[in-house]
Amino acid sequence: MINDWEQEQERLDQVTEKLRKRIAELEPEVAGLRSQAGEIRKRFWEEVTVNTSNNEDFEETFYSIKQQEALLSERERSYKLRVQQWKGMNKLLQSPYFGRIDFNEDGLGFSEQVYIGVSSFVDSDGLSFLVYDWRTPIASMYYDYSPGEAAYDTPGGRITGTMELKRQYQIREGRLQNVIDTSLTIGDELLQQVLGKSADSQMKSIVATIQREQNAIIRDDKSRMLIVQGAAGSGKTSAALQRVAYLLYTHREKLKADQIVLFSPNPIFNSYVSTVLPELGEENMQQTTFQEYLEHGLGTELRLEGPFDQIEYVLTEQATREYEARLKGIEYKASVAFLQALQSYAGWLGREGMRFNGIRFRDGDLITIEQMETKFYGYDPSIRLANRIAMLQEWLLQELTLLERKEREEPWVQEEFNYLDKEQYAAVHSELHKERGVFDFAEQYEEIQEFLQNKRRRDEADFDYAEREEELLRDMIVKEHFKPLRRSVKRMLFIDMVGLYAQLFGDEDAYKTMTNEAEVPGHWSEMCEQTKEKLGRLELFYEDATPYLYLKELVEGVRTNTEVRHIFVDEGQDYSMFQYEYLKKLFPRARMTVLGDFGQAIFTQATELYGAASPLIRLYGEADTNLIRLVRSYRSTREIVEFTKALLPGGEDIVPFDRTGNKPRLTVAGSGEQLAARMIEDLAALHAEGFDSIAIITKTAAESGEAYDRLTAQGCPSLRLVTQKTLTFEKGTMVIPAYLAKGVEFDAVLIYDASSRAYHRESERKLFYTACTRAMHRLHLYATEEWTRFIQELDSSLYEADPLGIGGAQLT
Ligand SMILES: Nc1ncnc2c1ncn2[C@@H]1O[C@H](COP(=O)(O)OP(=O)(O)OP(=O)(O)O)[C@@H](O)[C@H]1O
Repeated sequence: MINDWEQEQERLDQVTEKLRKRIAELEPEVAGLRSQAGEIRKRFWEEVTVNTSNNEDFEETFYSIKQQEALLSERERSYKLRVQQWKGMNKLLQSPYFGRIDFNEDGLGFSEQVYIGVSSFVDSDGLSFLVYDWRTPIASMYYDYSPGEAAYDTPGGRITGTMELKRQYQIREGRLQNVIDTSLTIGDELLQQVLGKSADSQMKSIVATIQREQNAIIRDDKSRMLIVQGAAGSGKTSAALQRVAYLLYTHREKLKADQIVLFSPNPIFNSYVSTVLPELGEENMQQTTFQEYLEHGLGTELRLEGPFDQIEYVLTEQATREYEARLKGIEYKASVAFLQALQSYAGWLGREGMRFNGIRFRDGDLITIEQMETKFYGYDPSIRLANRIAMLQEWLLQELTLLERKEREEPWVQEEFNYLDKEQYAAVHSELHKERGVFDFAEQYEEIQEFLQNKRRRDEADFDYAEREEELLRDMIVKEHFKPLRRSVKRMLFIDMVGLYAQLFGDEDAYKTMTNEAEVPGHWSEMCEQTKEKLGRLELFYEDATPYLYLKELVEGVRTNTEVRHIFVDEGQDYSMFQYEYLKKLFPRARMTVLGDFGQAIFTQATELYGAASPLIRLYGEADTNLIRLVRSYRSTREIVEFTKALLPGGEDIVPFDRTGNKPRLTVAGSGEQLAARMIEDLAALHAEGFDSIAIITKTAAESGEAYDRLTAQGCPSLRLVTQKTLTFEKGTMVIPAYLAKGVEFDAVLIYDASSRAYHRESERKLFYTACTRAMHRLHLYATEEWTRFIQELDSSLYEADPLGIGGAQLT
């Protein structure tokens, strides 16, 4: 090994030297291209000859712009490519590789040393790979096999052979820190080290220690739908992000980062994962939350309740009268049954019941609802609803043109013209000239044409134009007034969408008629009342948002996005089937990767991901769906996983990674003040141990506020309160509601109130589990009264009762 070590250091020195050399070569090239592109951009308009005085010149201008554009984009492209190479090399310089396999391909009779790093590096001969990118086909063996027989797939077929050596390296600033020969798939020693580290404010890339089952997720290139059910901390999010990097690399010719969309559970999570791809030398995919997407679709017509307000309601309002009906509503409106009811409703609207908004102008009806209805139901009923709406829209725009022309003769126009004050007149006048002189290219073109054909003389035309000024100003006055009408027709505001949605929530018989006899759910009339009352205030419950948009698209036509090729849904258990159907429709050309954990389903509309019961499999059909299950949990110590897995029915399957630490600790105190004092002491002790990412997790936002106030009042230093408005994830000590801590992790977690008062209902079990599974190294739980039954049910060997328990630590 000593000998090997020297050889390895020698090779490392050689590779580092070559990298330095290559970077030095690339640098002037990168700088040169950058300044060239900048220069072209700056002088873009100097280089093109804008001349439109006659036909030929006009054409020449057009081509000259095109040419300049092509030149610029070509330079920008090669600049980007070079910069990417340059960045890759710089990254390699710190640590050129993390692994090596020696592979003896069948039939070749010699063994190749394959060094693996975050990007490829080819020697100056252009042939020998000094480093292979971890995403190359050959590198997959590093993750999939132990020494012995091994194979990998290439576009040309499967290559088999023998892996003779598998080695891991830790390299820092060009020096070897550690060399490990491994027989396991990926040596536990390195993983131990990685997992033992402190939490970070940003997620880390895991390329050096990807596990075999995670590799299958990362490299799945075939399925239309990939569903991953993985226990808390099993690396779902990590695998998803490395998968994005893999896809971008493998399909770099045709797939761009902005053709991939990741739906994340909340904005904090967005900030948490945003550095992984850049760290891997790739551009970030588009990141959004479903809420953001809904708001984008709804525009400003309606105010939308957020998903977290809905959770707060579900968690805190159980004592209210309308609670049960609202919960039933949340469930029903997320169901496929409701989706089908809406489809039937759209069919019914094709025959009757459409609701329009009339177009009014200056206190009068310009186009009435009745006119629209007659026109609409006069179209051939076999034409699709949305197409008939498009026809109606077209008709309305034509009507507006006719009406606009008529309107010019109305006395108010003359009046407005007379009252144009000097400034207004001057402004309109110059606007008119500018518009005609510079922007109205088409008109100039016409003029040139006519001029060339000797139809009229230019000076004559100019003279005409001056004469027509008043007329034009009057046209313009009317046009200005009609602009908002046109805009609203273009935005489909002539459809009374709110009315259409509200119309559904009438009496049971009407509902059945409109939806082709859909089954009416329980609590129907209360549900209707609640929905309509909210709509009356131009607000939407969160559970109504997706159905509302879905209906809108059934009526107005789908605004599909055909650019996007991959959709990633993280925390996929929290989406309803309705939402999945909607995503499928919106992104017809995208493949979908759904990652989630049914054990962490905190929304009422949760969807089971795995197993025969999963409705998600039906979305694209079994043949196009690949299901992967992850059961090894990497985040937390063995003790924490043993504790948390016992909280879940079916949790027996979860396998902890073998990293040990303290057992979760339970502390009871006589009063809230005593407890807070104890927490402050515990925080200080945890800090002293070197843990600097600590969360005090509460059940609700209200409880977070209370905890924050109490702890701060009792002198707790530098505490941060996280709310749904918090956009970035930072290190430190924070108070955070469980549902916002989804997907992120902390060195230590303190469960602020684990009493039966806080967590009791079965529906709260998963929220409690989610909160506890955020802890990497330490988990402390507190209560001032009886423990939640989820803890009482546990075997007492799974935790430690606080030896210094204040106020008698009774457990039952
Ligand atoms: N192969 C691996 N190598 C190193 N670390 C890993 C690996 N897999 C997972 N981890 C670590 O385990 C932790 C949990 O990973 P991640 O957040 O991806 O899990 P998750 O399944 O999305 O969790 P949850 O559902 O609980 O939010 C992270 O710190 C991650 O870096």
